Amino acid sequence: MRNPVDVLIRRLDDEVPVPSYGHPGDAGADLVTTEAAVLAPGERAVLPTGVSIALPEGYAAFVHPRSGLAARCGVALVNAPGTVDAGYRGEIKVILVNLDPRESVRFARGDRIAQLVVQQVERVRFHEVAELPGSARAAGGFGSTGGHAAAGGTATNGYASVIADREGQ
Ligand SMILES: O=c1ccn([C@H]2C[C@H](O)[C@@H](COP(=O)(O)OP(=O)(O)OP(=O)(O)O)O2)c(=O)[nH]1
Repeated sequence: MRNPVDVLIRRLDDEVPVPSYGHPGDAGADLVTTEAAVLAPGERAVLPTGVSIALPEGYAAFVHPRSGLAARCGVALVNAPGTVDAGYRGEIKVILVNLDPRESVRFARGDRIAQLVVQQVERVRFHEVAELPGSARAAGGFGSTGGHAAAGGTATNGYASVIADREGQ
């Protein structure tokens, strides 16, 4: 197993735990909210986590949704995944949205609302060219492998259809 990367962290709220991994092998460390909030259906909020970090150069941290919250309550991140730059020293915030069409969702201070995944990232140098080298995909995108026949509209029954995207069609 690789050694963990050392990351400096400042707690802006004494009661907030240092983010930790739930299990060995987990990719994300949990982030909590320091503010209580109620989100009505369709409503969003920017919630503070009470922590700021200093990542080593060449790393970034990504604020990812928690699948349990998504599946149970329809809560998503508007900007998923949120990008925390290595040079950012401000408080990490989480931009939540309640996608449930009917139920409000309530967060108490200290609730886990997202997870932080730290990764190495490359910086690239862009070299402008007149033509790009060929590839198998070439310029095919957005459903070019087949399917999403109804992506541009709806089928006659009024529902968008993914039938043509099923295997073998
Ligand atoms: O979910 C997020 C996403 C970003 N940030 C912080 C860290 C990041 O380094 C900074 C800026 O984010 P980003 O670059 O995504 O935002 P922008 O709208 O492009 O702002 P800027 O013009 O400051 O780059 O905001 C968060 O706290 N939470």
